Amino acid sequence: MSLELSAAAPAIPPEATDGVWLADIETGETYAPFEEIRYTSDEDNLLEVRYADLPTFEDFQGQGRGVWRYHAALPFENGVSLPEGDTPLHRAPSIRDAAGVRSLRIKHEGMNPTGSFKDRGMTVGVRVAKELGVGRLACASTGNTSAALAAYGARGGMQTLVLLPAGKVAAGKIAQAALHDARILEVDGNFDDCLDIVQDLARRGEVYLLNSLNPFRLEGQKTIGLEILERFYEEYGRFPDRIILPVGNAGNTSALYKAFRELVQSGALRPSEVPKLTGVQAAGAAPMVEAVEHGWSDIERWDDVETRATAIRIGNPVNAPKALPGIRETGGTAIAVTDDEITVAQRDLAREGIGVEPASAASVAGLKKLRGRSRIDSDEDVVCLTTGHLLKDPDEAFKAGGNPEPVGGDTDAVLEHIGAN
Ligand SMILES: Cc1ncc(COP(=O)(O)O)c(C=O)c1O
Ligand SMILES: N[C@@H](CCOP(=O)(O)O)C(=O)O
Repeated sequence: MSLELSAAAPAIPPEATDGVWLADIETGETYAPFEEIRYTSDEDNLLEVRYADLPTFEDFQGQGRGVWRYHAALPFENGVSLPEGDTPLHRAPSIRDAAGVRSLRIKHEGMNPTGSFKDRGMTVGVRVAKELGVGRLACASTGNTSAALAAYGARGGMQTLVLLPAGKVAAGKIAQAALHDARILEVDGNFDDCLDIVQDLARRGEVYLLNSLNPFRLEGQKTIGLEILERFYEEYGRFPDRIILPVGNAGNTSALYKAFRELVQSGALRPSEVPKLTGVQAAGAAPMVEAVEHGWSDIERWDDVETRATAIRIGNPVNAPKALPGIRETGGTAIAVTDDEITVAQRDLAREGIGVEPASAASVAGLKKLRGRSRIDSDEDVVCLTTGHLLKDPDEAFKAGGNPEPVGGDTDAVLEHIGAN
């Protein structure tokens, strides 16, 4: 397997354009990046973007904030931007104390322009789509990818088509896709079925696919990891021991691991400084956890998946062959949490003022569970990723929170209701 943490610099193949090329992650076969549209290799393996020049932290200095600060780690200097990235790294003292870890930060990706981390991938992905001169952008989605695709497609002046599992996408996300003028197809099937269809449409040349199977999407998402390392180091003078993240299609796990591997290859980071990537899935959709527990190099697809955290209701994480080495090589792990544990964590975050959608809270639920089982040490510095904003899923927020109380329309009625004298 070629996805190891090593300091070996890649040799530049003849297919490279401006020092950028695509490589099959299994065989190393190389391809030109922008001459033809391809998402996988001839052997149908995953592709990743490779670079002749790998970044160091010095390359990021003085480059502004947000995703494009990290252009030294990306295929272009700028993209179709709203802008994105530069999200907060909140303290959460009550959760830190309850979990009993040395430090805890919450990287709140819900603060991106469309309310999720997908924007980081889309700013790069839509830029590449323009480079390739494609007409129609498309994705399968549990909601957030469709919201981001619709917004970035609109910004780039391109048509967008989104395939959603009927009845399984949170209201806020559909509203976003609708208002940004995506053509929305509600498919009689789950997310994995939608992705099968959209891959088929892409193979037939009908659409340009912008799910995380597209290796350029993951380049933008690498910047989550770069931002965490830079900010954490600025404050603590060290890197975090562990990053805990919700896992669906396993794009972020793959992207963060790639960001860290590239820093190791450039000599900017020692292998021992790479945070342990720790994935959390909902118990009703946990093929990655199953694969980690069994030491498999790929997942077995789950055909029946169910969870309140609809964003991670995914049974066939397409990036598993990239993400599993990331968890293994960094010394991380994976765990499944119940929907009730997710809701408790969502409330815990809300009490710290951090409003997230259910899937996001899985990271904090995972932290609590792993600490409870002593699989995370008390002296660890931990960052939990929260991936989407509370307003994405208002129905679940209502269910997790308190109920509005009807009251008469005058001050006396209000005073009486709240029990004031
Ligand atoms: C809010 C939210 N959290 C987590 C995930 C999972 O991320 P990934 O697919 O990168 O594992 C998704 C989508 O997949 C999401 O929309
Ligand atoms: N949660 C995702 C599922 C698709 O993930 P992607 O990263 O492969 O686009 C969504 O929001 O649709």
